[in-house]
Amino acid sequence: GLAAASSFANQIRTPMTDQTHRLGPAEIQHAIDTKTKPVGALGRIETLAAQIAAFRNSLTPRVESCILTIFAADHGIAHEGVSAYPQEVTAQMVLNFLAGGAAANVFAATQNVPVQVVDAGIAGAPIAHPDLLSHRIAAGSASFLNGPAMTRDQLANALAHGAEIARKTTADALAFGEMGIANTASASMLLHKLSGLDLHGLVGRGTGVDDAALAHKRRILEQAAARCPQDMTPDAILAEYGGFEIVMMAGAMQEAAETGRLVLVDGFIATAAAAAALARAPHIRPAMIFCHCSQEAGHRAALEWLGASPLLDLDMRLGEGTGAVLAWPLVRAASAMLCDMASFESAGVSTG
Ligand SMILES: Cc1cc2ncn([C@H]3O[C@H](COP(=O)(O)O)[C@@H](O)[C@H]3O)c2cc1C
Ligand SMILES: O=C(O)c1cccnc1
Repeated sequence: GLAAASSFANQIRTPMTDQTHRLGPAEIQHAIDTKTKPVGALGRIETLAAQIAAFRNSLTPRVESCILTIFAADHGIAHEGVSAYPQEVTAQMVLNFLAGGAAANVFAATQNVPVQVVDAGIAGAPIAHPDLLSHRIAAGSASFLNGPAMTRDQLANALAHGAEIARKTTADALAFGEMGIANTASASMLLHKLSGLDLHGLVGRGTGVDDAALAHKRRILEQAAARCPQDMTPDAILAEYGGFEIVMMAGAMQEAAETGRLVLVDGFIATAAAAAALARAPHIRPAMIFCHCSQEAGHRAALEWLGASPLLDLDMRLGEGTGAVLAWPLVRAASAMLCDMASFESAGVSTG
């Protein structure tokens, strides 16, 4: 299928190296240090290049194509007054994505990054549009205030749909974005239960709630957190507090990583999905590139807990995959540095 085609494409683009040999950090660093530049002069691009080389087990890891997938779903918790916008904005923004008018579309267009949009569980009647990928688990998740957001069957279903989407997305890097009114509430709960970090610091203004609404959001989420013990399995946490777009992203991230593709993690909500995916499958960490630090309160703490250094810090707080798309040229540059830059030896430049 398409996954096989993608790995074949990688093989014909990348000079075959001895597949039984695992490149070590020293070997990778040597390749970087012998490029025609002072040692360390490309800073974080070098760190990124080393990560990509290790993940792809290649000193010439071609990374040329990227596709942004925006996962959209609605949340029962939206009816508790935790967002500054009404639930119908989710479906309205999905139509905007399909028409090419959202921030994620216009940023992606500047990089020639195709955008695909997934209905993971938008409220109301299904949206009929030829370009919308329908993976609806339900017409929105249940409110997690007094009970679980979804059943275990719905969880398994959403994870499997995510994996299927990733398998069918043929690109060297998969960028992950989301849309779902009230999903910062879900992301805060997931990160709190996964990390044990203090809930208060993980709850932020999302779309921009005022001080009174932020205090209300914190009370609602404290009540929801008290319903369940702190030590739950990742799947129990996802079923209790997840949203369908976040769970589907987690499933897609794992599959993308396991099929050799880089995972470009966007903001606060995508980071919650990444944290869940890592809790379920810690071995996928080398695939993950944390693209930016959102202004959403709690993102910095969550990234620190994950040991991640985000590439960009632009005071953005939007989601949709906007931060992931902005970081994509840096990922391409890191790959190009390894693949195309001359060495001191090949260019006849004197070493220091
Ligand atoms: C017009 C509009 C476009 C958006 N694009 C992303 N989000 C972002 O805001 C939502 C999360 O914030 P909260 O938890 O406060 O609802 C998500 O849908 C997220 O992607 C948007 C929000 C709005 C209003
Ligand atoms: O960082 C994000 O993903 C984010 C922050 C605020 C609102 N929506 C998304």
